[in-house]
Amino acid sequence: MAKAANLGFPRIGARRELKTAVEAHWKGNLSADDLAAEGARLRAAHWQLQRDAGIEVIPSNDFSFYDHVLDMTAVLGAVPRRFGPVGDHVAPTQYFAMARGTAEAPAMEMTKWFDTNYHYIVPEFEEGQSFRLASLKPIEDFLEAKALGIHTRPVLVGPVTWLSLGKTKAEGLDPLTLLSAILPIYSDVLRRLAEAGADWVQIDEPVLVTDLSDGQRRALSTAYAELATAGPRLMLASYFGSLDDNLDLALSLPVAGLHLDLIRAPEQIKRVLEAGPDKVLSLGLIDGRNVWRADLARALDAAQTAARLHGTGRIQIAPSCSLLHVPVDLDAEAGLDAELKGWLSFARQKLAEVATLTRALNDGQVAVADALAANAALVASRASSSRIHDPKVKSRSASVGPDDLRRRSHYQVRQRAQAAQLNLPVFPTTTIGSFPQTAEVRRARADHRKGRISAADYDAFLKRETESCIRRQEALGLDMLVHGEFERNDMVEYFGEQLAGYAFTRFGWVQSYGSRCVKPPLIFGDVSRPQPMTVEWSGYAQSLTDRPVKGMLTGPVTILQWSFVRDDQPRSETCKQIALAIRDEVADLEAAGIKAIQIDEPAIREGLPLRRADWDGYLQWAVDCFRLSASPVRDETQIHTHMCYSEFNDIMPAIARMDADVISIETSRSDMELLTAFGDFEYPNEIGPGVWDIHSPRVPPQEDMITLLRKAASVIASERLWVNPDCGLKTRDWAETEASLKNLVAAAKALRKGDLTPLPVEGGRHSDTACACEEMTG
Ligand SMILES: CN1c2c(nc(N)[nH]c2=O)NC[C@@H]1CNc1ccc(C(=O)N[C@@H](CCC(=O)N[C@@H](CCC(=O)N[C@@H](CCC(=O)O)C(=O)O)C(=O)O)C(=O)O)cc1
Ligand SMILES: N[C@@H](CCS)C(=O)O
Ligand SMILES: [Zn+2]
Repeated sequence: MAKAANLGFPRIGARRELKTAVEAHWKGNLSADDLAAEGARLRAAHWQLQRDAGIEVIPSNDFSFYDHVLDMTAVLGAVPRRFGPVGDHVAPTQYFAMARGTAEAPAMEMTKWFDTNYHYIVPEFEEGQSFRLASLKPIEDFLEAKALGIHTRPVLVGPVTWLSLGKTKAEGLDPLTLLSAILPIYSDVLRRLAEAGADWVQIDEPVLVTDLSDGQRRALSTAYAELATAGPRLMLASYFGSLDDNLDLALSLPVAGLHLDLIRAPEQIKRVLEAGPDKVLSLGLIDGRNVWRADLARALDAAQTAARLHGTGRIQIAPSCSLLHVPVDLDAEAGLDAELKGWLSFARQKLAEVATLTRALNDGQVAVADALAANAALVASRASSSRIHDPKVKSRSASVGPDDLRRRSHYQVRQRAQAAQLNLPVFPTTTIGSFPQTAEVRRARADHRKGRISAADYDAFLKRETESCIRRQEALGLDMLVHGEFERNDMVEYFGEQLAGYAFTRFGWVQSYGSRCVKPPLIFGDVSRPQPMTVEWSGYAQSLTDRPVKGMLTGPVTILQWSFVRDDQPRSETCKQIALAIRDEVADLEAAGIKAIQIDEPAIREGLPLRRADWDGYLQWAVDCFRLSASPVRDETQIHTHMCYSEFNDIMPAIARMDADVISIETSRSDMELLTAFGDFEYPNEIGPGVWDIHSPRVPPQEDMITLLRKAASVIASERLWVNPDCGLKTRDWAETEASLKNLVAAAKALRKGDLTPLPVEGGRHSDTACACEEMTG
């Protein structure tokens, strides 16, 4: 008989209970014991929910108080020295210190988990790195479930993925050379799990869907030759793409099971079945990365072929990857209309889909005839719905030509026109858009949503916040102002709420990092802009001041990347539709007298496909979409963009092709080292290298910023330099914001009349940390 399996369940809780508990603990309002109890309550509820849904292979150790990669780091005792010695086990204070930092020890880096919007804590390898078993969480969680009468399959991040995601702080240390040191600990954990009663363990090796080096291939062979003998049978999980050229390697590993992502790469099952491996195959047939109801007939077809060729008893049916990346329960969404709701499926519903498919395979379609018929009707209703298709949007998108992607004149011509219109000093100062989203701002929004304050009162509140923000910026002496983004819950959700073709949820939270969540809006149809989205706020802010106010938009690629997207047309087409909507907003902002418009694209690099061979195709349409959104304006109107993810070296030509008049980037942490990519490439337009690391509550002194700017001037001509923070200020408070901006303006003024001697950029810490808009300490 085939088995219904799951690879991981969202840990945050349907009402973000984990966030509430963890943040209360950080504030000192919940003891470590009470936090542990809340964790246990959530785990028990989630295991029970999965069992009730008909899942037979239920994961454990997928739960985490912060991040599962950090949990593996704790298991291996890889605690960087600055967090103190590793005792018998990594205690909660040490664990959270690693994630969030302390006054003495900066947090470990955080970056994106493959091509998702989930962030993991980057393992760090130091000089003389040693390891020891320092957390028994995988075993404890297994036993906890066992005590509840639930037999689980523990999940571990695999050794090659864990090492490959890590960063070495020791000159010349290749992380893969540490494999032999960590394998005994993995073996120990597996042995202990076997003793505790685990018969299977899921080992996640998503690196298997990336371009592997020879070293990684060797490491995989070495690792699994050793781990396969440790006790439990291993289900090696690949996901987020195709095994492709790594398929033979994966099949050669002596593991008992192999999980395949058949949503991202349905074609790979054919080659696997032809090879006839001596393994249990876990078929990832239900989309773990998106929220659409599965087409069960199609999935069943694939499952039946596999069962016929491989044997039903050696098949598991599963989501394509962990369900960490989708919201918990569609049933909570009372506000969604019935038709749309019928097209959707969140984590709980996806488990039901897995169970239905498995029963259909085992007992025949008649056993689940009603469920299959209902599914077929809903899938058909979505495919034929007139709500999805807007002929006007389609024909406008089809008529986009090369001229729509071009500004009217070359940058040098635009630059002169903009200088004449804006009349800014050298080293102009600005910020990236958002100002502190205080508890008061969030509360006012919640009050408005819950009907406790009227729309008029909410609007008046936001106008007061905006005016106060403008006055503060004037008093600080900033040259180009922003309205502050107080009206936004999130830089993507806010636009999703206003665009046609989009729906949004009330409780569709997905963990982004630690206790922080996002609520991605969902694109179900052709996207268009029924009315202006930001013009009122930018126009109001501009009416309050003589200084230029920068309009503030999120770019098409970032809106696409941070939404749940349609699966019935290419992402490039959806992105083009969003770009046209943003283009209209850009044109309206200009018509309303806005002289500079920033189109944020922090996710453009994150959207890069996992395989390098696919990069050029993606960058072509992604950059085209940015250009489409940015190009309706006159030469005088200055287009800014902002990116707070680093590592520009390998995509410099694409960044240059975006042709933004000004780009602001995150650089302060790397001591301007990241700027060298722009210097080496001879990037021609203006640049604002961030001089204030807004990750940190530290107020940077004026001298530090001057030093950074002098370093920047050694790479980029000073007349093309802007002075700004690394990213938006929404996670900071007003006191540190005003103190830091005071120093930033003073630094720019000092440079205007003072020492411009360039300072060389040295090999600063190279950073590709996550977006600076994340509060590392949050
Ligand atoms: C830049 N980043 C972003 C990413 N993706 C996005 N979609 N958006 C991003 O900005 N990916 C990469 C990074 C990830 N970084 C972050 C940074 C910060 C957060 C964060 O703070 N998340 C908040 C939720 C933000 C939000 O949506 N707020 C809403 C709702 C607030 C709320 O919970 N209200 C309560 C009541 C509150 C009260 O009464 O006081 C309620 O509704 O019940 C809003 O402001 O209206 C978080 O809390 O986790 C995320 C990613
Ligand atoms: N304008 C946005 C960009 C964040 S990446 C902000 O300032 O928050
Ligand atoms: Zn940013």
